[in-house]
Amino acid sequence: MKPMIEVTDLNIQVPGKKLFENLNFIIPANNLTCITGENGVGKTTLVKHLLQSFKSKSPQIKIHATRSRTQYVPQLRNIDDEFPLSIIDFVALGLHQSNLLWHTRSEKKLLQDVIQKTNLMAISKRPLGAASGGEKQRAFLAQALCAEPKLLILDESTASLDTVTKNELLILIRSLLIDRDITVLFITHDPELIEKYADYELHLSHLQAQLIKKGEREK
Ligand SMILES: Nc1ncnc2c1ncn2[C@@H]1O[C@H](COP(=O)(O)OP(=O)(O)OP(=O)(O)O)[C@@H](O)[C@H]1O
Repeated sequence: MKPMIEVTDLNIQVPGKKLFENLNFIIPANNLTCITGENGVGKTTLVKHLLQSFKSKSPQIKIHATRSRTQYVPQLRNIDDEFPLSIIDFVALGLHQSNLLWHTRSEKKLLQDVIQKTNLMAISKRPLGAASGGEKQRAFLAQALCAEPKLLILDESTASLDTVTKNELLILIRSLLIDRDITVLFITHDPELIEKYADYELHLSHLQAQLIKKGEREK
């Protein structure tokens, strides 16, 4: 099993309480792992520690991807309905910053590929503020994909979506594992999605984490 993340003897505390003690786990590369656990157990805090480790160089956390190839998609973003940005311009913000004021031919191609893959072609010129919840989630995902991530972390990205839309999003995310050799970490409370789409579940409980292998999936 090729690891994407290796956590060794990690302790995490927030003011006034200890969340995790001596965490030891591996997140396998090129798989979809759901992070689960009760409200307040520390799922988001753990993910924040993983992201901060690029800066802090914590010896307890080893991530086999660079910071720029690690993308975090938060659950909620306050985007004003009147915000004057089209979906395609919002997605393009995810492209790596070059020194040029314009997009290169390869960047334009990547942007078009991502817009197509996330099924945003028909609505790419619309204002982001006017998009539905499912369309916005696809736009957030598309923006993250523009950075060509090796590790994609999704924080409850399906929480506000209906059954059909959340299944569509997960089918799309699973197809990325194959096409783009991506490892996905997905914080969720949704047992149906875990059952249908996860390769592994990292279950968090008081002070502890346990990696559980789920059913074999087609890759
Ligand atoms: N900076 C902080 N100061 C104090 N307490 C904090 C801080 N950050 C997180 N906490 C607390 O740590 C606990 C874990 O929070 P976290 O958001 O990681 O949980 P979670 O598992 O992601 O929850 P949920 O499922 O509700 O999103 C909570 O009790 C939270 O209030």
